[in-house]
Amino acid sequence: MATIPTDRVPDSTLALLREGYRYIGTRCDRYGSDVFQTRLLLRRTICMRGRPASMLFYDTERFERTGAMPVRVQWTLTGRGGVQGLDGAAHEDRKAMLMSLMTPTAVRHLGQLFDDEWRARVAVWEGAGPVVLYRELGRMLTRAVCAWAGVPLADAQVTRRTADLHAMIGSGAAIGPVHWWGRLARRRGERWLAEIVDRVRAGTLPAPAGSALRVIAEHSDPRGRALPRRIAAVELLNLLRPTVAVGRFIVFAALALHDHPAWRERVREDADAAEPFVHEVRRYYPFFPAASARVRRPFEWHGYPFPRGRRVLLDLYGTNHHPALWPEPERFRPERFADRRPDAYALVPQGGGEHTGHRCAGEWITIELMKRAVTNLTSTIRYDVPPQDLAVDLRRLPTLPPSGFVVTNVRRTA
Ligand code: HEM
Repeated sequence: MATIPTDRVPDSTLALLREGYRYIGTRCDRYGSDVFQTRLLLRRTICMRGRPASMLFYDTERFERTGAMPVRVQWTLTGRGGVQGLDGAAHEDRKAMLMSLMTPTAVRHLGQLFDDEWRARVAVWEGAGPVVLYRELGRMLTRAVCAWAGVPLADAQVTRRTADLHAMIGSGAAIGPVHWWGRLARRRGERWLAEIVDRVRAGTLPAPAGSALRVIAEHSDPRGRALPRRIAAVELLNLLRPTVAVGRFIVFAALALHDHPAWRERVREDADAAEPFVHEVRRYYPFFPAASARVRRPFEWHGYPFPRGRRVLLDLYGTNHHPALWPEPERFRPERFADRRPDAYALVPQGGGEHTGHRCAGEWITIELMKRAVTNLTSTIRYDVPPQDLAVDLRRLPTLPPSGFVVTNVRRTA
């Protein structure tokens, strides 16, 4: 049996935090291999990238998710007991519950709510001073997704809830106060939503039929048991938090429109151009660096041993930038998606494979919101982009232009 190329350092966690999105890719290039082994957070970990690796990673006979997610990520980003850490029949049931909320009508409804928020804010931006797009998007998406999910949200709560949802997203890989703030935000968020679930179950809060709140509050597992209130809250947060996170991709879309004015024109003139543009934004710009799983039962792949229980990371960013999959991977070229549907194992910003597996439940929502944002940015307003720090630092996890994308002199055009 061959030996997997191995990083000869006691632990690479600091290197990962220092190098960020390029950590796995740099080593794959160094070893001339799309698989290598290292130690992260003191655990032996196999890292891999590319399409064959992505197909392997989403084989549920070989990998499981129980115990795969680092604890610090569970305490902030994902929560404990949610769909991300389930396997087999338990995952199938929970995922089916979430996917039942993703009908084309429901996805469009959230898009319309986001458009309504956009229209309301444009009226405020006109004639106002500089607008920080990322900050505005956070509030707009929080309001839209709460309305969509049936979760009551008073105006006075919007700032606090948005800040908490942002904190959960930004604190998994952070150390020190930022991380602890994320943990607190998660605890507050779970408490808030668990109380709302209690009220729905007690019949004191009406939840619209078919809404996420109603579906999750009333869900029973295959053995007929309701979800514990905290788990119901975790699953509601699994919808609210990542919808707000789409604001990051929208900021990247605004950056891409700014850096590629020819595409701004193309998207404005041709409604069909928004989709390839959005796919390229999701491919090109960094969001989640990797997905993690554990080997379920031992097997051999390309002559390499994968022992039971070994943690495995799939490099999402590195797969989206793999030269064997993407000609000129470091160039932003939406044309690459103009006449083909994205390959489920090659374009993996939101995981790969089928949506019945662990692939992101909210991919269609993400695409819908991004398309609407791109249309709004090109067709409903004009604006200036003053000098600011728009650098995308690939060492920061998760990253974003430091300015949050500031626009000035916003004028309504439609
Ligand atoms: C900013 C856009 C988003 C990105 C970059 C993103 C990325 C991801 C990634 C990388 C995964 C893990 C895949 C894996 O473990 O193999 C995931 C899972 C998930 N995402 Fe998203 N996501 C986004 C938006 C959304 C939205 C809008 C929702 C819901 C409204 C959502 C809900 C979920 C859920 C529930 C899971 C867990 C699925 C499972 O374990 O079966 N995500 N997402």
